[in-house]
Amino acid sequence: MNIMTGAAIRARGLEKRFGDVRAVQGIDIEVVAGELFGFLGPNGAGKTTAMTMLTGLSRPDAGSIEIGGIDCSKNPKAAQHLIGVVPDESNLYPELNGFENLCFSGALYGMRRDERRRKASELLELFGLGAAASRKFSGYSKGMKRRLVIAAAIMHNPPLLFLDEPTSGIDVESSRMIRSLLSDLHRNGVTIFMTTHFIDEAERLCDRIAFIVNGLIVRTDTVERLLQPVHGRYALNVSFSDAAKVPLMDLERAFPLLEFHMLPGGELRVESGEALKTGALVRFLEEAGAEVTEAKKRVLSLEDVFVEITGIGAGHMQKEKEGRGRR
Ligand SMILES: Nc1ncnc2c1ncn2[C@@H]1O[C@H](COP(=O)(O)OP(=O)(O)OP(=O)(O)O)[C@@H](O)[C@H]1O
Repeated sequence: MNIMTGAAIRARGLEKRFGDVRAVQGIDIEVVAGELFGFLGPNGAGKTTAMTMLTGLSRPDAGSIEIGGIDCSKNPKAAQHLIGVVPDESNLYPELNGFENLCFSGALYGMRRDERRRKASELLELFGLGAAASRKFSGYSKGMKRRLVIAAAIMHNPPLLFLDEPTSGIDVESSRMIRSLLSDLHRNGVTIFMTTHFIDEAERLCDRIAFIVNGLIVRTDTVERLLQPVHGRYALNVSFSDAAKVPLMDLERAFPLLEFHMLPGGELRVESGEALKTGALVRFLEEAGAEVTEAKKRVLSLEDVFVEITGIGAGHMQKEKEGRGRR
């Protein structure tokens, strides 16, 4: 793979409107060469709009973009050569087979015939599609299609790869393979910019993350720094048959090292710097007359940070996406 140095992406004041909708409202993005950068936000936040501008597929209403130090408005062709793009919808030919599709993508980037044939065979094996090489793309499963689209995007060895929701709406095995391939590319020095709505995926894969909501970036930071406030903290969410019976003041007196918050839906949220002992707490609540229907314990994660920073429930984000996938 070709490697970049310095700033791989530098975007300043990017804006895009669709009629009255301000899809992207003046955002700055800086991705350092070699980073795996995540762009995380709910449905309609502006991720795809921002990505289409960064990849030269649409023109910003305002702002500037440099890819590998090249000003995209002055030299779009040179910038295009440095990038591979994986859109959320397939951009390959249904009537061509896997091998032909990859060779065609290579040809678009001016690769020599023998070179593109060699590279296509290599990538088909790497992406677990060797046996499907001569099958028409139209007959591939969703997961196989997504894998081939990614393979096509890296045929010309771009040092910078953009992916829009690479693991959304596909089978678990293909998602796992894609995550592992992205980690390998990252280890080999390829810069990666990916949009996702899977918070745990972003936490596992990315070096840095930008949270985007309503066309604005609300926070950009390393995963390490984002996780600092919740590092080593535990949470317990308790549901009741009647939340009005929760004796909040008595709880605070009896368990002074724990933090208690009543959530809007009537759930009690307990937080602690040490592993929580659920038994004693549930016994105390039941003895006080608050019948517990469910108690879920977990380590705090990036999901909690996301909810704290954006005010958007992670579950809400997931549901919107799943709903869309079924349409
Ligand atoms: N071509 C378009 N015409 C009109 N409105 C658009 C167009 N593309 C996007 N929008 C609007 O711009 C806003 C941002 O959309 P965008 O697709 O960029 O969000 P997103 O974060 O990528 O969401 P998703 O995860 O659903 O793809 C939304 O309100 C959307 O309806």
